[in-house]
Amino acid sequence: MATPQIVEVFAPAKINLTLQVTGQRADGYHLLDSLVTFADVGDVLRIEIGDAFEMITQGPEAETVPDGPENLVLRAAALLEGAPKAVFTLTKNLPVASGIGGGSADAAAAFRGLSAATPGYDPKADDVLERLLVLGADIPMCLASTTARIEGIGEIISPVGHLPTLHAVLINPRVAVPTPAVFKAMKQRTNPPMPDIPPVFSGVSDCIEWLRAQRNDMQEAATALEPAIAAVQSALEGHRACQLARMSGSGATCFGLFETAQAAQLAARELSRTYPQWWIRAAQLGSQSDRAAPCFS
Ligand SMILES: C[C@](O)(CO)[C@H](O)COP(=O)(O)OP(=O)(O)OC[C@H]1O[C@@H](n2ccc(N)nc2=O)[C@H](O)[C@@H]1O
Ligand SMILES: Nc1ncnc2c1ncn2[C@@H]1O[C@H](COP(=O)(O)OP(=O)(O)OP(=O)(O)O)[C@@H](O)[C@H]1O
Repeated sequence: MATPQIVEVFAPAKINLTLQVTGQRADGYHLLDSLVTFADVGDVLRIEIGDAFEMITQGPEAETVPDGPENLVLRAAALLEGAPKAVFTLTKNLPVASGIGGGSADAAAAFRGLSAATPGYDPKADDVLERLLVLGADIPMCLASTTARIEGIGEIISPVGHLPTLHAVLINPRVAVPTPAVFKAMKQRTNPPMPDIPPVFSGVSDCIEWLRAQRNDMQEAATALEPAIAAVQSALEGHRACQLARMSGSGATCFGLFETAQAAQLAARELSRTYPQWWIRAAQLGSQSDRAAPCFS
């Protein structure tokens, strides 16, 4: 089969439905216990096989993303031995440094796309996860792009196949929050782990009730650093149809959960009118592995 010349890959936003920080390793990295899912909103990476690596950024959030060798797309590509050179065109839709793993999603998309375009490459026969984890703790989970319980520093991934599709509004107050600063500001680094995930949820409300009893252990520290997070949380909680609001990752993006897709879409429209300065999107949360599969043309 001829090598595909153009590959398009969707890079979905990662949402930490829970994020419990259970300890710290000797090297400073924190141990996590997190239920992670993915949104149907994300970046899009187009890979055109060529003679040299090149990076082009475009789209509504392109202004704040690096377009040189420090872009995680190029950094991930450099780790894939034997991969063809390519021109990457990244349509950046996700706010940068916002707790929804945009950079990690882009790196994972680059890796998925290039691996698919590299004849004979077998990711399973490679120690790829270890190398990608060094680039970003969220990259291994973004490679899977499916709902999962995450442990270790992000490398232990146990798929959770039975969560109902959740209907969300994502809000970022347009302030970048650097992950290391939030970890550093945390007062309590050893917290209880997540309990076992129930084997069955009877529906969206049942799942939301279980999530209500879980935590994001980074939210307090992130809010102390960036008070706009409290404003986002209040705006979501103040909406009549919002069932639960929490921060994702190290912030500042928060998600509100709604009973139906229609309720989430209506809330996103209403909140966008009240807060036109914020990034607000309605989203479906669940496995995005099908949509995130490389698409050849
Ligand atoms: C908070 C989460 O978003 C939860 O999904 C992730 O753990 C963060 O993942 P990420 O943005 O890919 O983070 P990285 O770029 O690997 O790490 C940035 C910095 O955050 C800190 N860090 C990150 C992950 C982790 N488990 N413990 C940490 O202490 C480290 O100081 C690291 O140098
Ligand atoms: N393709 C990319 N998209 C976004 N950020 C990138 C990219 N490449 C490099 N970066 C850098 O990575 C850093 C983290 O950005 P990112 O958007 O992944 O943060 P985040 O959403 O908070 O991640 P996480 O939820 O994994 O903590 C930023 O400082 C940014 O400059």
